[in-house]
Amino acid sequence: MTGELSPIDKAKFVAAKRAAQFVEDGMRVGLGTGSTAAWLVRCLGEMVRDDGLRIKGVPTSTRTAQLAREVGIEVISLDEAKWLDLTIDGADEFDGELNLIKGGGGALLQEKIVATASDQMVVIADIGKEVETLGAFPLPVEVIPFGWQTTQALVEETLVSMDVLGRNSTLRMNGEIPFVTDEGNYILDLHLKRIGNARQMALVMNQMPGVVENGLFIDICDAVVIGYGDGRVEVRDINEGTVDRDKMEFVETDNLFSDLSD
Ligand SMILES: O=C[C@H](O)[C@H](O)[C@H](O)COP(=O)(O)O
Repeated sequence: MTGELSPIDKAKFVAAKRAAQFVEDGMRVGLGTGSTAAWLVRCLGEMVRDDGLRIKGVPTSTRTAQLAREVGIEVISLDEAKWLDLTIDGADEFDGELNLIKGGGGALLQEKIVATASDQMVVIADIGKEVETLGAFPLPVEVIPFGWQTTQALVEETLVSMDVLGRNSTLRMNGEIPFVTDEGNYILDLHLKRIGNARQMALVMNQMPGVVENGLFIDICDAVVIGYGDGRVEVRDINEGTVDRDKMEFVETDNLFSDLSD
């Protein structure tokens, strides 16, 4: 079961393993999407199997639902859960106020609905995801397929008046055809480079007809568990008033899953 991980995968793994400690018996837990969240699902599956942890998981994508079932986590829908104690998810970028860009894997819509329905959202990320200002990672915007080019033109026109460095956008592709989300929508990736006012950007994007949701998560995340390539983790909790940058811990990586498939 012991596998040699690259530093980046080790960072993701230790963040996920540390964040799994937030999960308590009986909780309803939102399960994020992506390579980091997949580690978390594996960790929780191990806790269910070996420690008798009883949780109900609400996945944020079909691929997370499949993985959760594979590792033995009871899966329920958000409407069955109604509310969640905790959501743990990855991110593409996080800043000093724990605002996020998400949706690199195309799951931002379900992720935002699930995170917003949770008492607490914890993000797991390797240190490479930390930025001073959001926007180097292209901002995913989910749009309905009907008239998507018109929506794209409107989005780009709107960007002209906003505090961003880049204004072009691209339709996310899956080979030769558009990438389609779990909800049957398309994704526009906005190459903004730097988002001066992320709060305003999130509001403006969602006002446009044709836009379903955007990947900016503002004031949703409560804590970030940051993994480092050498096995250290750091927990930054926004609810403690100041974000504590000095809480370094070390997570054992002796027993690693060798068959992560995300
Ligand atoms: O749509 C995907 C999600 O927002 C992911 O949580 C995000 O893209 C981070 O993914 P990863 O952990 O693979 O970097």
